[in-house]
Amino acid sequence: MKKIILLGYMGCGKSTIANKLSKNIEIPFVDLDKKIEEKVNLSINAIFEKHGEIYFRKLEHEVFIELLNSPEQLIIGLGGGTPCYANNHELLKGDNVVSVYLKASIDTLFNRLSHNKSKRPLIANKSDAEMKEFIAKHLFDRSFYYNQAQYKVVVDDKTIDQTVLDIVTILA
Ligand SMILES: Nc1ncnc2c1ncn2[C@@H]1O[C@H](COP(=O)(O)OP(=O)(O)OP(=O)(O)O)[C@@H](O)[C@H]1O
Ligand SMILES: O=C(O)C1=C[C@@H](O)[C@@H](O)[C@H](O)C1
Ligand SMILES: [Mg+2]
Repeated sequence: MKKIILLGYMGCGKSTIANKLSKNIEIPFVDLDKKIEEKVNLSINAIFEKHGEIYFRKLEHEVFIELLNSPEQLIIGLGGGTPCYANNHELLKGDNVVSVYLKASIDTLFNRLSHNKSKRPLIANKSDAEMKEFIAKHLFDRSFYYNQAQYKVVVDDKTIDQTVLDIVTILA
Protein backbone atom coordinates (compact mmCIF):
# COMPACT_ATOMS: atom_id res chain seq x y z
CA MET A 1 0.00 0.00 0.00
CA LYS A 2 1.34 3.43 -0.90
CA LYS A 3 2.08 5.96 1.81
CA ILE A 4 0.24 9.24 1.38
CA ILE A 5 2.55 12.18 2.10
CA LEU A 6 1.37 15.74 2.70
CA LEU A 7 3.98 18.47 2.53
CA GLY A 8 4.28 22.23 2.41
CA TYR A 9 5.33 25.30 4.33
CA MET A 10 4.59 25.77 8.05
CA GLY A 11 0.95 26.71 8.44
CA CYS A 12 -0.19 25.47 5.01
CA GLY A 13 -2.47 23.04 6.87
CA LYS A 14 -0.70 19.68 6.74
CA SER A 15 -1.78 18.56 10.23
CA THR A 16 -5.30 19.98 9.94
CA ILE A 17 -5.93 18.52 6.49
CA ALA A 18 -4.30 15.17 7.28
CA ASN A 19 -6.47 14.70 10.39
CA LYS A 20 -9.65 15.26 8.40
CA LEU A 21 -8.45 13.17 5.45
CA SER A 22 -7.59 10.35 7.85
CA LYS A 23 -11.17 10.26 9.16
CA ASN A 24 -12.57 10.50 5.66
CA ILE A 25 -10.58 7.65 4.05
CA GLU A 26 -10.00 5.66 7.26
CA ILE A 27 -6.24 5.51 6.97
CA PRO A 28 -4.22 6.43 10.07
CA PHE A 29 -2.39 9.76 10.13
CA VAL A 30 1.08 10.20 11.59
CA ASP A 31 2.51 13.67 12.05
CA LEU A 32 6.29 13.53 11.54
CA ASP A 33 6.90 16.38 14.02
CA LYS A 34 4.89 14.53 16.69
CA LYS A 35 6.67 11.26 15.98
CA ILE A 36 10.04 13.02 16.39
CA GLU A 37 8.88 14.57 19.68
CA GLU A 38 7.77 11.15 20.96
CA LYS A 39 11.00 9.47 19.92
CA VAL A 40 13.26 11.80 21.95
CA ASN A 41 10.64 12.87 24.47
CA LEU A 42 11.27 16.57 23.77
CA SER A 43 9.21 19.25 22.03
CA ILE A 44 10.40 20.51 18.64
CA ASN A 45 11.31 23.79 20.36
CA ALA A 46 13.36 21.95 22.98
CA ILE A 47 15.18 19.89 20.32
CA PHE A 48 16.18 23.08 18.49
CA GLU A 49 17.25 24.77 21.74
CA LYS A 50 19.16 21.87 23.27
CA HIS A 51 20.67 20.18 20.23
CA GLY A 52 20.39 22.65 17.34
CA GLU A 53 18.85 22.41 13.90
CA ILE A 54 21.42 20.04 12.35
CA TYR A 55 20.64 17.40 14.98
CA PHE A 56 16.92 17.95 14.35
CA ARG A 57 17.35 17.48 10.59
CA LYS A 58 19.18 14.16 11.07
CA LEU A 59 16.48 12.92 13.40
CA GLU A 60 13.78 14.11 11.02
CA HIS A 61 15.36 12.13 8.17
CA GLU A 62 15.65 8.97 10.28
CA VAL A 63 12.07 9.09 11.48
CA PHE A 64 10.80 9.84 7.95
CA ILE A 65 12.61 6.72 6.66
CA GLU A 66 11.21 4.64 9.52
CA LEU A 67 7.69 5.73 8.65
CA LEU A 68 8.19 5.02 4.94
CA ASN A 69 9.43 1.53 5.79
CA SER A 70 6.62 0.70 8.19
CA PRO A 71 4.27 -2.00 6.90
CA GLU A 72 1.01 -0.10 7.51
CA GLN A 73 -0.88 2.09 5.12
CA LEU A 74 -0.35 5.63 6.48
CA ILE A 75 -0.93 9.29 5.83
CA ILE A 76 2.33 11.06 6.76
CA GLY A 77 2.25 14.79 7.44
CA LEU A 78 5.80 16.10 7.02
CA GLY A 79 7.40 18.96 8.89
CA GLY A 80 7.56 22.22 6.95
CA GLY A 81 11.26 21.77 6.20
CA THR A 82 11.41 18.00 5.70
CA PRO A 83 11.62 17.95 1.86
CA CYS A 84 14.45 20.52 1.91
CA TYR A 85 17.09 18.51 3.82
CA ALA A 86 19.00 15.21 3.62
CA ASN A 87 17.75 14.57 0.06
CA ASN A 88 14.31 13.85 1.48
CA HIS A 89 12.83 15.40 -1.68
CA GLU A 90 13.99 12.33 -3.63
CA LEU A 91 11.77 10.19 -1.41
CA LEU A 92 8.70 12.14 -2.58
CA LYS A 93 9.02 10.70 -6.06
CA GLY A 94 9.09 6.97 -5.28
CA ASP A 95 6.58 4.43 -6.60
CA ASN A 96 5.68 3.52 -3.04
CA VAL A 97 4.30 6.97 -2.19
CA VAL A 98 1.69 9.50 -3.27
CA SER A 99 3.07 12.93 -2.36
CA VAL A 100 0.90 16.05 -2.29
CA TYR A 101 2.20 19.61 -1.90
CA LEU A 102 -0.32 21.84 -0.12
CA LYS A 103 0.51 25.12 -1.80
CA ALA A 104 -0.35 28.31 0.09
CA SER A 105 0.41 31.93 -0.84
CA ILE A 106 2.58 34.20 1.32
CA ASP A 107 -0.55 36.05 2.52
CA THR A 108 -2.36 32.86 3.52
CA LEU A 109 0.71 31.61 5.38
CA PHE A 110 1.24 34.94 7.11
CA ASN A 111 -2.40 35.14 8.23
CA ARG A 112 -2.39 31.59 9.59
CA LEU A 113 1.02 31.78 11.24
CA SER A 114 0.78 35.21 12.83
CA HIS A 115 -1.75 33.85 15.35
CA ASN A 116 0.23 30.79 16.14
CA LYS A 117 3.99 31.10 16.04
CA SER A 118 5.21 30.14 19.53
CA LYS A 119 5.54 26.43 18.74
CA ARG A 120 7.43 27.12 15.53
CA PRO A 121 11.03 27.92 16.45
CA LEU A 122 12.00 29.37 13.06
CA ILE A 123 9.49 32.22 13.42
CA ALA A 124 8.74 32.39 17.15
CA ASN A 125 10.71 35.59 17.78
CA LYS A 126 9.85 37.56 14.67
CA SER A 127 7.70 40.70 14.43
CA ASP A 128 4.89 40.75 11.86
CA ALA A 129 6.98 42.73 9.36
CA GLU A 130 9.99 40.45 9.81
CA MET A 131 7.79 37.40 9.49
CA LYS A 132 6.28 38.44 6.18
CA GLU A 133 9.73 39.09 4.71
CA PHE A 134 11.01 35.80 6.15
CA ILE A 135 8.12 33.74 4.75
CA ALA A 136 8.51 35.32 1.30
CA LYS A 137 12.24 34.54 1.06
CA HIS A 138 12.01 31.15 2.73
CA LEU A 139 9.14 29.99 0.52
CA PHE A 140 11.09 31.05 -2.55
CA ASP A 141 14.12 29.02 -1.41
CA ARG A 142 12.01 25.99 -0.57
CA SER A 143 9.72 25.92 -3.57
CA PHE A 144 12.14 23.82 -5.62
CA TYR A 145 11.90 21.04 -3.03
CA TYR A 146 8.14 21.31 -2.52
CA ASN A 147 7.63 21.11 -6.27
CA GLN A 148 9.19 17.64 -6.34
CA ALA A 149 5.88 16.31 -4.99
CA GLN A 150 3.83 14.24 -7.41
CA TYR A 151 0.72 16.40 -6.95
CA LYS A 152 -0.01 19.98 -5.96
CA VAL A 153 -3.17 21.30 -4.31
CA VAL A 154 -3.63 25.07 -3.92
CA VAL A 155 -5.17 25.70 -0.50
CA ASP A 156 -5.78 29.47 -0.60
CA ASP A 157 -9.40 30.43 0.04
CA LYS A 158 -10.49 26.83 0.39
CA THR A 159 -12.22 25.28 3.38
CA ILE A 160 -10.63 22.29 5.06
CA ASP A 161 -13.32 20.06 3.50
CA GLN A 162 -12.65 21.40 -0.01
CA THR A 163 -8.94 20.70 0.26
CA VAL A 164 -9.63 17.22 1.65
CA LEU A 165 -11.94 16.55 -1.30
CA ASP A 166 -9.22 17.68 -3.74
CA ILE A 167 -6.89 15.10 -2.21
CA VAL A 168 -9.53 12.35 -2.22
CA THR A 169 -9.98 13.03 -5.95
CA ILE A 170 -6.23 12.66 -6.54
CA LEU A 171 -6.23 9.35 -4.65
CA ALA A 172 -9.24 7.93 -6.50
N1 LIG B 1 -8.84 26.07 5.15
C1 LIG B 1 -7.91 25.73 6.02
N2 LIG B 1 -7.19 24.63 5.79
C2 LIG B 1 -6.21 24.27 6.67
N3 LIG B 1 -5.88 24.95 7.79
C3 LIG B 1 -6.56 26.06 8.06
C4 LIG B 1 -7.59 26.49 7.20
N4 LIG B 1 -8.09 27.62 7.69
C5 LIG B 1 -7.40 27.88 8.82
N5 LIG B 1 -6.47 26.94 9.06
C6 LIG B 1 -5.57 27.01 10.22
O1 LIG B 1 -4.21 27.15 9.80
C7 LIG B 1 -3.36 26.82 10.90
C8 LIG B 1 -2.16 26.04 10.42
O2 LIG B 1 -2.54 24.72 10.13
P1 LIG B 1 -1.62 23.45 10.53
O3 LIG B 1 -1.10 23.56 11.92
O4 LIG B 1 -2.44 22.27 10.16
O5 LIG B 1 -0.41 23.64 9.52
P2 LIG B 1 0.86 22.74 9.33
O6 LIG B 1 1.12 22.76 7.86
O7 LIG B 1 0.68 21.41 9.98
O8 LIG B 1 1.99 23.57 10.09
P3 LIG B 1 3.39 23.06 10.72
O9 LIG B 1 4.32 22.73 9.57
O10 LIG B 1 3.93 24.23 11.47
O11 LIG B 1 3.08 21.86 11.58
C9 LIG B 1 -4.23 26.08 11.92
O12 LIG B 1 -4.46 26.95 13.00
C10 LIG B 1 -5.51 25.79 11.12
O13 LIG B 1 -6.63 25.72 11.96
O1 LIG C 1 9.70 24.66 8.33
C1 LIG C 1 10.50 24.09 9.11
O2 LIG C 1 11.71 24.02 8.87
C2 LIG C 1 9.96 23.45 10.31
C3 LIG C 1 8.61 23.20 10.39
C4 LIG C 1 7.97 22.48 11.50
O3 LIG C 1 6.98 21.59 11.00
C5 LIG C 1 8.99 21.72 12.35
O4 LIG C 1 9.40 20.54 11.70
C6 LIG C 1 10.18 22.58 12.66
O5 LIG C 1 9.72 23.67 13.43
C7 LIG C 1 10.89 23.08 11.40
MG1 LIG D 1 1.74 20.43 11.51
